[in-house]
Amino acid sequence: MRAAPPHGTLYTGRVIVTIDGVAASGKSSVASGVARALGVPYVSSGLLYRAATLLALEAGAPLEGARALLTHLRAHPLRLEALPGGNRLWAGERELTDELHSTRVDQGVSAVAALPEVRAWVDAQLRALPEPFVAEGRDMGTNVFPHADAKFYLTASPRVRAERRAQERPEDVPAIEAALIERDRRDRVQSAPAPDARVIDTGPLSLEGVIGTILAALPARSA
Ligand SMILES: Nc1ncnc2c1ncn2[C@@H]1O[C@H](COP(=O)(O)OP(=O)(O)O)[C@@H](O)[C@H]1O
Ligand SMILES: Nc1ccn([C@@H]2O[C@H](COP(=O)(O)OP(=O)(O)O)[C@@H](O)[C@H]2O)c(=O)n1
Repeated sequence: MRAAPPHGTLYTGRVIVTIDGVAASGKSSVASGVARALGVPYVSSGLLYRAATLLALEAGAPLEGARALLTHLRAHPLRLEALPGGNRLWAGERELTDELHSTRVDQGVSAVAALPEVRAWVDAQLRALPEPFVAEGRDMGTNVFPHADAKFYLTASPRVRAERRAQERPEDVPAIEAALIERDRRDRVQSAPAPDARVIDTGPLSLEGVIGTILAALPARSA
């Protein structure tokens, strides 16, 4: 591993950093911090799965029915806006972002994400993005960007993750913890760390500590 780039170094060219991990392990907050330090966008793949789920729920389409879902997605094309401060998700002129982290989307999204057709739809959108960027999700370093320059995988105990997420959801910590464990179980197939990913237990670290650990581990690049 070579020296880390100074914070604020603008990465150029074909550089992708992947940050995968279990539910509520800090992926989007960490990806946002790393991307800002590098001066590149970050993309949150989970938002596309969440948006597909929200549209299916609103349409009353069965979450396990790929054909109806994809027909609906083709009729309502989604757009992921990779802003440095946070990703936004649009369906035409309607912004869905604030509706994507509801409990009902949390509960339905794993069924939608299990559909191979939906995964192919998400993967195609991600692979069409202009590099460089930081990508976060479950399978960024394994399936979508196996050639990424640097790969990370975030973990933390279910209790730690539930306590963090309790700041963002109406349910209490035990209910959130049970739901996270169940979602991890349902997402297990696509959530294995890449063999070349660095695994970081975020439990004992602050958000800034996780971001700093990743920045320090990145291979040096010319600005
Ligand atoms: N050490 C830490 N590492 C990562 N996230 C942390 C940490 N401490 C607190 N958090 C908080 O945990 C919450 C969940 O993080 P988030 O980025 O939404 O995770 P994910 O994208 O994996 O679901 C956020 O409120 C984030 O600020
Ligand atoms: N690369 C990805 C990203 C998300 N997902 C699915 O999308 C859901 C929501 O992902 P997310 O990253 O927004 O979820 P959190 O970890 O933020 O709670 C996950 O529970 C998975 O079912 C996936 O299958 N593959």
